[in-house]
Amino acid sequence: MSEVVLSLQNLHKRFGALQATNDVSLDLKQGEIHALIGPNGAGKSTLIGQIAGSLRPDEGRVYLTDTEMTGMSIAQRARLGLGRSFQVSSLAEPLSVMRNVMMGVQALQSHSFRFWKPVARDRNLLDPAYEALERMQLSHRAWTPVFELSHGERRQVEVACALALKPRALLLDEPMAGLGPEGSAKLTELLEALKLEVPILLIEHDMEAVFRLADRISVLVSGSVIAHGDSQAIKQNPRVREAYLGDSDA
Ligand SMILES: Nc1ncnc2c1ncn2[C@@H]1O[C@H](COP(=O)(O)OP(=O)(O)OP(=O)(O)O)[C@@H](O)[C@H]1O
Repeated sequence: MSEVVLSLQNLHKRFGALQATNDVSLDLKQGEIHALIGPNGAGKSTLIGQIAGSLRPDEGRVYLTDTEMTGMSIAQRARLGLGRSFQVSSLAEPLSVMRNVMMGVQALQSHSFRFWKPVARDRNLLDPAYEALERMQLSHRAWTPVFELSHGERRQVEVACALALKPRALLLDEPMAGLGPEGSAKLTELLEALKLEVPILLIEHDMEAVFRLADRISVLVSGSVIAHGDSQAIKQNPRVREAYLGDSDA
C-alpha cells in the first residue's frame, strides 16, 4: 500500500441552508494524481478552501502525512509542505520568471507574505527557484519578464512557484484552463513526471486531461462524493455519466 500524504476526513461545510460539502473523505497517496471532478457548484472550491486553509470546516479534519492541519493558517500549511496553484494567475507580470518564483520562497523563509519586498540575489532563494524551473523545463526563461510568456509557460511557472517551496503534496486548481492542445499536452507530460516525486490533487474541468493523467478520480456532486475509482471505472459508471459527464457533454 502506498503511503497516504494528504487525507481529508469527513469534511462538512455549510453556507446558511446550503450544504456545500457533505461528509467528504478522500486521500492522496505518494506517487499518484488524484483528480477531483464535478459540475459547477458541486463544492470543489469549497473543498479546496478547507484543504488550503482559507475556509474552516464545520466538521472534519485535514492531515498532511501525520500532522493535523485543520486549524492551521494558509502560511502554516505552506510551511508544513502543502503546495498549491491558483485558478486565477498570481504572477507579477512585469517581473522576471525567476523573481516570481523566488518571492514565494522568500515569503516562506522569512515567515512573511509581503510579496513586494525586494528579493536579494541570495543562493537560498535562487537555488530552489532554479531547481523548480528546471523541473518545469523553464530554466531557459528564468530572466524573461512574465508578460512575454505564452499562456502555457505561465501555467508552468505557477506550478514552479509551488514546487520551489518543496511541497509534500500539490493542490492544482484547473491548471489546464485556457490552454490550447499544445500547452495542455506539455503540461500533461510535465505533471506525469512530477507526480512520481510529489503527489497531486488535481481539480480540473478538462476531462481529456483528467482521464489521461489521473490514477484515481473522485466525483463530487452537490457537496458529496458520489463515486470514486480509477479512470476506467469512473468513465463507465452510469451514475457519473448521468450526473456529470452528460451534464458537461463530455
Ligand atoms: N461564501 C459563500 N457563501 C455562500 N454560498 C457559497 C459560498 N461559496 C460557495 N457557495 C455556494 O456553495 C456551492 C458550492 O460552490 P463551489 O464554488 O465550491 O463549487 P465549485 O464546484 O467549485 O464550482 P465551479 O466549478 O463553478 O467553480 C455553490 O452553490 C455556491 O454558490
